Amino acid sequence: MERPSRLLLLSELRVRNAAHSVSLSRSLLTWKRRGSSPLYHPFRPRFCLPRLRRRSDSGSCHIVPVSEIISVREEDEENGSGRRDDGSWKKIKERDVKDCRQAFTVLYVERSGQHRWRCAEVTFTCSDTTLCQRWISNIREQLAAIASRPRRLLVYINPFGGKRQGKRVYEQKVAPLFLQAGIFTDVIVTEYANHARDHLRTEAELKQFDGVVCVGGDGMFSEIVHGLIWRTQIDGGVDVNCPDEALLPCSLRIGIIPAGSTDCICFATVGTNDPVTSALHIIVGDSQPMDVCSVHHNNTFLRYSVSLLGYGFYGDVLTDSERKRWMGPARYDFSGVKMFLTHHYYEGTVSYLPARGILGTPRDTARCRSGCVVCQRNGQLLSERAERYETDEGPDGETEREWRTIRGKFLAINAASMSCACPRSPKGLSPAAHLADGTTDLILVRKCSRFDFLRHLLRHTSKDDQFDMTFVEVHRVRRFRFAPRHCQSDSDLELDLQENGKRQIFSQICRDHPACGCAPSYSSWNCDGEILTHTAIDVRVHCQLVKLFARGIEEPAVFEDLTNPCAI
Ligand SMILES: CCCCCCCCCCCCC/C=C/[C@@H](O)[C@H](CO)NC(=O)CCCCCCCCCCCCCCC
Ligand SMILES: Nc1ncnc2c1ncn2[C@@H]1O[C@H](COP(=O)(O)OP(=O)(O)OP(=O)(O)O)[C@@H](O)[C@H]1O
Ligand SMILES: [Ca+2]
Repeated sequence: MERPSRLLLLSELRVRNAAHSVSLSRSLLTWKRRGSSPLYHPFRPRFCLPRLRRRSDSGSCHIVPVSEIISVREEDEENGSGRRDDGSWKKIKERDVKDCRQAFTVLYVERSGQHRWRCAEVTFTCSDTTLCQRWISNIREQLAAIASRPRRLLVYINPFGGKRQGKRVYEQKVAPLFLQAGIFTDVIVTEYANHARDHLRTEAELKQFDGVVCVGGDGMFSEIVHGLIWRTQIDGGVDVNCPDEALLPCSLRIGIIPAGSTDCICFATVGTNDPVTSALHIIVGDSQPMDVCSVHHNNTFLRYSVSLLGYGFYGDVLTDSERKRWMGPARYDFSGVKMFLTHHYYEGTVSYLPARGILGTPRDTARCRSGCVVCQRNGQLLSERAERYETDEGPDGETEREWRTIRGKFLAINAASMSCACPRSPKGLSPAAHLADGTTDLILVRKCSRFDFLRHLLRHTSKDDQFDMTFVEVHRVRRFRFAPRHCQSDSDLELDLQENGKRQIFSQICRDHPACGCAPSYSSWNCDGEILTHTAIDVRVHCQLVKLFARGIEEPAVFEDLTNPCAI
């Protein structure tokens, strides 16, 4: 429960020529039309503001948390003639012009449904210039005191992501907002793949920035994650090739302005893939920690993953779709249908270390939302465990006997470190997965009929449980390994030969003679939209390794008269 803090200012100001009682405390800006019920007294008992309830309209009463004010603009003489601080022009009513010498405009976040945020503004007209200046400087002081807000950002734009709109989106929708909020930016338009990653790793002078922003899709975000993690480990002397090494968390936050084909990271951390919403989350200085999986092959680092590691169906969809980049985002649907019809399955061994002693399971009905308790609690538990490891236990408190092994034929092996919600599947691959709980959900879809696989896929788009099927299993894990059948150890192969001597020999022959039309033995790993070079991998989740300018998906606000300060 939040108690109202002491009022800094309380004045009668005019909004659209109507008298309003306007107050500013350390946490809230409120304005209420005079003549309706009186302005609430801040020390009156029973006032509380639920964490997710940010703004309330009751008649003409408005409440804006100071943390969601973007900026305050003085409407001086020049502005009175219709000119904004950023040089652009705005329509201004004649009535307002005569008052503009003593007016100021507050820009703030307004929610507009489906997790979208908009920049709204309100102009207050004061009776005298001194009062106007007091209001402006008080609000500016409050904003300057918010340490979590970024002042300087390094921005990378991929001009070729998604529908190739990245540059236009940034220039038209995002840059004007950053300017209003007084954020300085260094902008780099990338010239080739991995430009941003390599610039971050070796050249960028990161000390002067409060965050890094990428304009593009999940692939672009992945570049930033790789650049920042590498840089942090190099600076901290961590050997990234060793899968058992604990990685150092990155201090700079990352912002995503969505302009890609899937935008699943943005969707899962903000709730929508809208560039203005993301820009506003960056401006208000939100922070959302996120798990990162490291992927190794034979003690060699391959890649990091934050969303999906998928072998079989999603690996094949990606491989096929890469040849059709010219189709834009539709390439995934085309390749999806093609790979569905192809219906390949793959044999291999999956071993995993179940996540024990933490909150949450993959079949929970609760979802990871803003301020998620599961993520907070598990983050604490895992860091306490890591501290203990410094003295006695094994990494992640693991022991060899806790590992489980499953052999089989799989249509898909997916590890979802977050829900992977996206416009194609608003609940995602693993709806109950958490952004920052230190685990990934390992989903095994065994060989089944096309019809059953279609039923499973369709459930990603409806309320039905995609895991409630006999050929699907899901495990929440801290680590896992995969070895395709023909890549198994010598002893495993020997066992296979004894068990299935003939079949093994025929499958070998068929691999060498593709003309016989039998299924391929190997798929590829789709690692956040990039194809991995190896099929045998060792994956480990690193809890809360990076932070985003986001706050997780907000629950819809509940408005109650009792909790509405304007109604008291
Ligand atoms: C019948 C409709 C079923 C719809 C089922 C939709 C499930 C979609 C689940 C999407 C999960 C996305 C996970 C995110 C992964 C990202 O890190 C990565 C990088 O951006 N994106 C992809 O790899 C891009 C992966 C894109 C995968 C698209 C798969 C489309 C499947 C369509 C199957 C159609 C079968 C129709 C048969 C008549
Ligand atoms: N200037 C560039 N030229 C060519 N490729 C680039 C350039 N800049 C970045 N890339 C690469 O383009 C790839 C795709 O970019 P991005 O993720 O922005 O879009 P997308 O693939 O359409 O979206 P999504 O990843 O959401 O499916 C990334 O892997 C990135 O490395
Ligand atoms: Ca997770």
